[in-house]
Amino acid sequence: MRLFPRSLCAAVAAWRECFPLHGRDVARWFPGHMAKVPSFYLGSHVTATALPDWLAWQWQKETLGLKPHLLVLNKMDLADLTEQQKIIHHLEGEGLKNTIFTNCIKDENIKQIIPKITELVGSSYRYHRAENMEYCIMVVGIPNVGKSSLINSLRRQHLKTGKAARVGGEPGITRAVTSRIQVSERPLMFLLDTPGVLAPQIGSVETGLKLALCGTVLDHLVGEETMADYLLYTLNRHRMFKYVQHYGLNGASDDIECVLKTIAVRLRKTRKVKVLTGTGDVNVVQPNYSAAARDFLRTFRSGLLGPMMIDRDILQGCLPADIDP
Ligand SMILES: Nc1nc2c(ncn2[C@@H]2O[C@H](COP(=O)(O)OP(=O)(O)OP(=O)(O)O)[C@@H](O)[C@H]2O)c(=O)[nH]1
Repeated sequence: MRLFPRSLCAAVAAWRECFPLHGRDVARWFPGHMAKVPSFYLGSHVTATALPDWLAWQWQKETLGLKPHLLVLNKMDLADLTEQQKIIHHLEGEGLKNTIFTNCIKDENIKQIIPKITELVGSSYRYHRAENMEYCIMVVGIPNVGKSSLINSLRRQHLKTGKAARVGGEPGITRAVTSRIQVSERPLMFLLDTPGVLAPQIGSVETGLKLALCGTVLDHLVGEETMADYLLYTLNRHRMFKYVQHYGLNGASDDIECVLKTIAVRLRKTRKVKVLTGTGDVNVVQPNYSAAARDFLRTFRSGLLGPMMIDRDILQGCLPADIDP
């Protein structure tokens, strides 16, 4: 069990046990192009911060079953990997036997990818064509997980050359399947970058909120303040209280209005609002809640509030094979 300083949570009577989900229309958060299904795969790719269960993994599994595939869990620097063995065990239970954790910013574990792909293709009778020594790999995954970064990172490692795929901090940067991009000379390997895809239907509103927290959807479509509230709820549930110190709050809180107000004041994010009074208009300075929410989300996504495993609940009761209960 993780311990946390008593003083941090003394001010809070009780954490919220659940997040209010009613009245939210998850279908409107995700643009149509993300539901399109490509016709073939080889590489697959999701963020390490959350497990692929909530991506309606079944949908991908059906197609993946036809081709050799490798699951790349990127952004490992942002994920809490203290239960890495449980994660691997859980994924193996889902039929995902080949998994690599990566960090494309620091090129961590990137060198393992090409040998693994070569081994997988070599051991697959259907795709092992002795007369054709070229490999063509498709990178598939949810938006904004670092598919383009992975291609650039592979090129840095194997070709010592610069970037070929456009990278950006928002989802939807890659809009169409690119032409083949070379990532290795020996073996000769090409990758196809693809726009982010999601299951045609998002399982639940909470699933949508988790995806949104990982930056899979443009924040304003869900609402920055709603997302900031879900982030606060999640941080408190995971007993991650770095936000208190980071923003100089008096203590941990489950009240998003109070937290955003303090952030706005500390960061001097205020705005002038016209208020109609009996004697005319008066300009009033108010905390800018949206700007504070944006800063809160950005800080979390840059890892400053600590590494997180959003789907920790899924791992409960999932023990690696070599650990006795
Ligand atoms: N912390 C961290 N950030 C990363 C990592 N890999 C990529 N990023 C960042 O994640 C953001 C999205 O990266 P992209 O490579 O554009 O992601 P994508 O999956 O191609 O995005 P779409 O084309 O929108 O689907 C960028 O700001 C990257 O710098 C990583 O391993 N760790």
